[in-house]
Amino acid sequence: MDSARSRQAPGDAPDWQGWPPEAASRYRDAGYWTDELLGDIVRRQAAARPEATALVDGERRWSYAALEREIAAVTRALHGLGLRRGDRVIVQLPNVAEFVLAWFALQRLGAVPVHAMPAHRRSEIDHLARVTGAVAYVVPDRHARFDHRSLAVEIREARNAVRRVIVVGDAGGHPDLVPFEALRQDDGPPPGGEPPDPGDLALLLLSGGTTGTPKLIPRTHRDYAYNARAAAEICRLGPETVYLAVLPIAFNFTMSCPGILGTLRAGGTVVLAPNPSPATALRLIERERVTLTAVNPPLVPHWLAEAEETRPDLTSLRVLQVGAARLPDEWARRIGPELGCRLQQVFGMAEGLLNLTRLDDAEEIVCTTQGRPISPGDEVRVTDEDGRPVPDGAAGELLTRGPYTLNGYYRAPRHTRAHFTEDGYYRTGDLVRRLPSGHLRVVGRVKDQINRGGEKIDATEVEEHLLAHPAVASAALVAAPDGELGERTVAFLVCAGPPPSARDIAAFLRERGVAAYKAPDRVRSLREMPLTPVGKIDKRALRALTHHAAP
Ligand SMILES: O=C(O)c1cccc(O)c1O
Repeated sequence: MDSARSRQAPGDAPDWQGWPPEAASRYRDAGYWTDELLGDIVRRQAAARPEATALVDGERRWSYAALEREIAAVTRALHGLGLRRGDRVIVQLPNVAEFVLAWFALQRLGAVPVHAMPAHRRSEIDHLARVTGAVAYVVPDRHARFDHRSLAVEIREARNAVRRVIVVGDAGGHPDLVPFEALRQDDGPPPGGEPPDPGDLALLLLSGGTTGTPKLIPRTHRDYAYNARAAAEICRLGPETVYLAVLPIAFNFTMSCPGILGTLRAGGTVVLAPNPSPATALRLIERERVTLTAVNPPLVPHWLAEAEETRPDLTSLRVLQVGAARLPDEWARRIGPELGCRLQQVFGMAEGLLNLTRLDDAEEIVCTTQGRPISPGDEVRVTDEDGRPVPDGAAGELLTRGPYTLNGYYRAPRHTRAHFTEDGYYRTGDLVRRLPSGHLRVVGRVKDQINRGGEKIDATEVEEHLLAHPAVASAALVAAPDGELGERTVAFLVCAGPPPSARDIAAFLRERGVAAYKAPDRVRSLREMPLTPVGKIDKRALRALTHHAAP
């Protein structure tokens, strides 16, 4: 059954929409979909190459055999805590080995990790807990000067469904918190229970969002395994691959493009970078003989500067992937000569469609496009405002469907209707030009989203928080061009009394439990909002104002 799945009472809307049966059989026949389960990736490599290094986190190292043992232990322990097939579990961890252990253990149980980001706070996590009905929440003790244990206790008190909180690090002897370390020691018999089906929901990713609250993206075992496999083939991964995870581990880019899953599937080694600092990453490349890694555009000039200054040995590095936001062509051209590796541009989305430049693409293509779809099964349309296809070379909205692109958001039927065509294409909201070769150039977007150096910010979500401020009568968040991040955020406010400062607004949002990266970089007050002829806030006029002198 691939068309719709539900764990709700009959008659209710399904939680999410799968592929139409005709498409599903096409994807199986073409060999895109197999019966591979995500939970078997490490098991298979542990049988083939038990002694090879699978995972490195600081001074801690795991062979495939050791990783397999610990995943089995954590699987048993989580089963013992009552987790079962279909249960949702919010996982909010930085780049630590425990993410990998917990993630694969959840896959084996058929439980569904919900990929929260370390920067998320009460507002985002509470929303995820409410929508998913999560039964457990996995957190670090502290990270980036934030105590996740107190947030977890708050969430547990607010959301009765969240029965277990598991803490990586110091659980502080708190009776309600389960130390992750204890799960690793479990040596009971393997748990029973139904194994997952390859068509089951395997994970929930977060979308950048465009309408107020983060939307959840359902990914299945077979589509996500295909995503990782197809990307790994294009990147020519094998047992000799050493992948460095620099960007957040929960990000789809880091997980499976080809990232952690692609590398482990190929029997390679995953190295976790504890932070995105260029000095840390370049030292790890040298020490671990890293062959592949991935960054976002704002990191590129910092990597180039650090490499120039400290001259680390980067001879092992074959490919540097750059994605999450548009890479300026000038930086693209410097990567090969200055880092001595090949650039691969990456334009993807947690919703599915992934575009990569190929390792044998001409230099000009690699430096000026964001790649082409990874699968022959990806269908791409570029359309004008009326939904009519535009010719190659003309700008239009990118629409797509295919073997690893969602057919609808999780528990969001209205949002799904707004973002899919009748014939099942996902409207990405990205404006692209397609070359005759199929390569895409990203030229802008039609959705109300801001890309702050790779952090996707939903303007509507932030505006709703701004409107809750007692002094604010009207609010609009827009992007201003920025040399470093590509875009920064500017909040335009109409206020009844004295307008709050950017700092006041940041404190107000923090108080409301909103992730810090969503606080506006600048706040400007207006006497009144410019309006379009139909009476909506004229964001184009506001964007034009951001080009003029800063206040
Ligand atoms: O934003 C991207 O470009 C991106 C790339 C790879 C994977 C993703 O999920 C992405 O959002």
